[in-house]
Amino acid sequence: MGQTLLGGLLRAGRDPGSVTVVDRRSGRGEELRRRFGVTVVDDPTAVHDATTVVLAVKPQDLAGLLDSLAPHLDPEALVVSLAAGVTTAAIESRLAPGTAVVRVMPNTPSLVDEGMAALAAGSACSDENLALAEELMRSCGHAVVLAEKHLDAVTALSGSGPAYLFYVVEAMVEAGVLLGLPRATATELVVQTLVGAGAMLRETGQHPTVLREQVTSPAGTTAAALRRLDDAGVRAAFVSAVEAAHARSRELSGG
Ligand SMILES: NC(=O)C1=CN([C@@H]2O[C@H](COP(=O)(O)OP(=O)(O)OC[C@H]3O[C@@H](n4cnc5c(N)ncnc54)[C@H](O)[C@@H]3O)[C@@H](O)[C@H]2O)C=CC1
Ligand SMILES: O=C(O)[C@@H]1CCC=N1
Repeated sequence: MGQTLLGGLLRAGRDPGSVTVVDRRSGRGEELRRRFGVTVVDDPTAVHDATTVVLAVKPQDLAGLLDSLAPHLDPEALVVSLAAGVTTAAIESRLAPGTAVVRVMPNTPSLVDEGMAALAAGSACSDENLALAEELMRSCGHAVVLAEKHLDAVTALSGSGPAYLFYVVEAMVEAGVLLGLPRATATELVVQTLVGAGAMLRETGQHPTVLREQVTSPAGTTAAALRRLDDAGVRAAFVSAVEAAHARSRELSGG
């Protein structure tokens, strides 16, 4: 996720010379340096002259990382965390009092500048801090600011959401193969259908029910298929799946 955001920032015109990446994985530094032209170090004390610090480690690694950064962090620096389920209060508790923290839930389509990120401000975050974090996230897609209590729902919907849609694509491609289509053809048909349907939702602004009704001819193929989906409880399964992701996100954040 950190690399995805880095790519977006540079595509949006940020100077690679203004970015320092801290990564401890051996061999990784050379790859990032070659690919992005940024400075890569493995020493967290490098944050001492940073004005904005983005944290992109796994949630379970965040506390250790914050403890190693805290003594070196400029008290005026903005800290942006991408870690799922870690609250701004938990982050603030490991940093100097008054440190500006923004918690973000991004998603993987940021890789192609079609990301959807939700941001929540910590207790010491100014409007300028929040605007800066929003600008960072807009470099690879859309961004909304929400109250932090909504971030578990965001995680369940747009954070994990790409995986639900890839899962549907996998199932539809398998169905095409079952019906005798070559796998590559089935994949092209399904992927373009997903992209086209997404573009229709965005560009027409129509409700999905209206768009679905337009596809559904009386006594036709779509009605026959949708009836099977309803019989199998697919709509209810999606609701339960998102609820399960929400519950897991709350569990991870200790809520
Ligand atoms: N994958 C996804 O779709 C999403 C992930 N996130 C969040 O983004 C964060 C990163 O997730 P991924 O990119 O999937 O994980 P990842 O495991 O691919 O990347 C984490 C990176 O952090 C590095 N790292 C670990 N400890 C470090 C330390 N002390 N100092 C420097 N580098 C360190 C690792 O070497 C690795 O390169 C997580 O907190 C996750 O909750 C948020 C939204 C969506
Ligand atoms: O599966 C996860 O826990 C992370 C958070 C949202 C997407 N991936």
